[in-house]
Amino acid sequence: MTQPLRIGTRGSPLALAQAHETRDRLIAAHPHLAAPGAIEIVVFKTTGDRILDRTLAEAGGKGLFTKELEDALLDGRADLAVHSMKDVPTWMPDGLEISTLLPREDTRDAFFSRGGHTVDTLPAGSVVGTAGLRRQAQILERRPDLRVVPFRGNVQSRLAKLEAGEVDATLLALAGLRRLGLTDRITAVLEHEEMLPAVAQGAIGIEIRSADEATRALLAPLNCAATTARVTAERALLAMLDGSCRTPIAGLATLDGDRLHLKAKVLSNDGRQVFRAERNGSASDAAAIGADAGAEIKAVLPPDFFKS
Ligand SMILES: NCc1[nH]cc(CCC(=O)O)c1CC(=O)O
Repeated sequence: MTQPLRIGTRGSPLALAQAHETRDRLIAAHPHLAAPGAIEIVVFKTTGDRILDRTLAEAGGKGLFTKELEDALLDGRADLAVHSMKDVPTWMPDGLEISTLLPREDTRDAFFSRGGHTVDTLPAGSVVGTAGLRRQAQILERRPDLRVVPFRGNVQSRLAKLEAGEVDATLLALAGLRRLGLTDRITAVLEHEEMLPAVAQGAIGIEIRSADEATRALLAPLNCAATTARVTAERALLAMLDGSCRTPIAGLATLDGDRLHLKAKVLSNDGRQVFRAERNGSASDAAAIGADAGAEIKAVLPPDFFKS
């Protein structure tokens, strides 16, 4: 008996769906991995799963959803870790790397409201629950008269809170809803002009030990080159802006053949200040395009903007 290939994941329904997608794609590429016991899915609880009563920024920022999985990779309790790339900090720990990006899902955000209201028709003073500053800032940019409150928990529990009347509306990534088969309750899908997504939204990344050539080789056929170019540009943007959960940053790269287009946006938490940049270039220059757009915005941000 050879050792099973161990897939490390969080235990939320979305994380498990992403781990199963990874397993299915591994089996499709390597049919021998369909044998019983060839792949094991191992669940780890992360700090982000434990802290449900505060916003992510208050809870302390980076690595909340990744640290425990990375520890498991480093000490050999898992061979690969499956992440929502949106939750992966810009800088990886020594000895680990994202080797693989699966084909990206829809990058838009979905809007949910009681009573079928859209962002534009919500009555003044309505309460919008959202976990992230990016959505808060962009909602307030468009509707400064709404009230935004912190809202945590997994997808199912957030929808239950909306139904129970804790908030009048909320937003969730369409990608996660698609993966969970929960799209039927969406009130409206927001286009990018209205709500620019988080960097890497909708992308699943697989992290391995850099020295683990066997796992790297198994994963190689699963990598999506287009997703890699897009996420590379967006994460380079984030790295240049020193992005953390404390700063509302949005960024989206799209591809037209080999041409990459990047839209970037940084906002104040209240949505009153908005800074944008756009860049075009060759997909092979993805990292430089992202860094360049980030530098343009950084150059015009007021001093201490990130600390405000
Ligand atoms: N921060 C939690 C998180 N991380 C990834 C997703 C959704 C799936 C994705 O964007 O890939 C979500 C939930 C949400 O924002 O609705």
